[in-house]
Amino acid sequence: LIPKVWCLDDFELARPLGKGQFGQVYLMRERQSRFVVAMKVVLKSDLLKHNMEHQLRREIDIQSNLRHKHILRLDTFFHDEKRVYLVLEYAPQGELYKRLRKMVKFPEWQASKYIYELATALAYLHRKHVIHRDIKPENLLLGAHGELKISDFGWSVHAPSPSSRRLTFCGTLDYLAPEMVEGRVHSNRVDVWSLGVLCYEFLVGKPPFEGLQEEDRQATYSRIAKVDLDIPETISSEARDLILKLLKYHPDHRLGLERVLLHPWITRHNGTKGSSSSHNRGL
Ligand SMILES: COc1ccc(/C=N/Nc2[nH]nc(C)c2C(=O)Nc2cccc(NC(C)=O)c2)cc1
Repeated sequence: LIPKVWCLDDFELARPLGKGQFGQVYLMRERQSRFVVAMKVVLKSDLLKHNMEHQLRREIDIQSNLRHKHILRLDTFFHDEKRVYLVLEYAPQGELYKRLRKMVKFPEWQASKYIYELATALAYLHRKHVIHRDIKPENLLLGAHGELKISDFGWSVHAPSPSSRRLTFCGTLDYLAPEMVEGRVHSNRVDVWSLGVLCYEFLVGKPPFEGLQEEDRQATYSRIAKVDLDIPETISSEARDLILKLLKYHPDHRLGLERVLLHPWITRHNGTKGSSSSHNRGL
């Protein structure tokens, strides 16, 4: 899609895909190239109502400059008097969240593959001084070959950013690092914490610090702050080892992403030569 001012008439509707947090998502086809895209449509009135226009601007700024196999591309955007339209990469296999709920939990090889793909994407983000801050199953999509794609950069920031200390996080607390829930200064290590939470959830079927009652934010908050973690015996010792090295209270004690990619539980399932192995694995 070469730079030009796009408008809705350049696209034709294929079918609705579903409802996102802030708007409807449609499968669209660009008329000239026949190129298939996912279009996220956000009402400006909704943005104003939730004071989210600055967050959408940041999402567009950050995501449109990223190019990585495991990060959903944002090709372009445009707006009319009522709506903002984001032209996004289409990931045919949809939300990982839905697949996790259906399968309850993933076999170790599958969880290891997703954590590997996530870690390579996060390493790329951190090299570009971007922190995602909202890594959770709802923000992960699956490409044509079942490969993971991080989407929804609504909470991402350029690090370091003291400014974002006062966050009104209305989403679930389950994936937030202690320094985030306690409103302290935070670094890109918050994404490493979330990786640990996801690794646990992929293998166990629920996040580690979930409050006993649904929506029991206080309980979740205190369990995160205490790193009150209970890893079931059914998990392999190598997976347990990695989870314990990611869910460390102190950000600097968490395993660096390069070390994650070299961890035995990761290399055992993902070939040892960096990302090239995923290209020539005949996917
Ligand atoms: C209802 O069954 C579905 C199966 C697969 C899809 C694929 N969606 N793929 C996407 N590529 N780029 C974007 C952005 C999306 C997207 O937002 N999808 C989406 C949005 C809201 C709900 C769902 N639901 C599911 C089940 O994935 C998908 C969407 C719906």
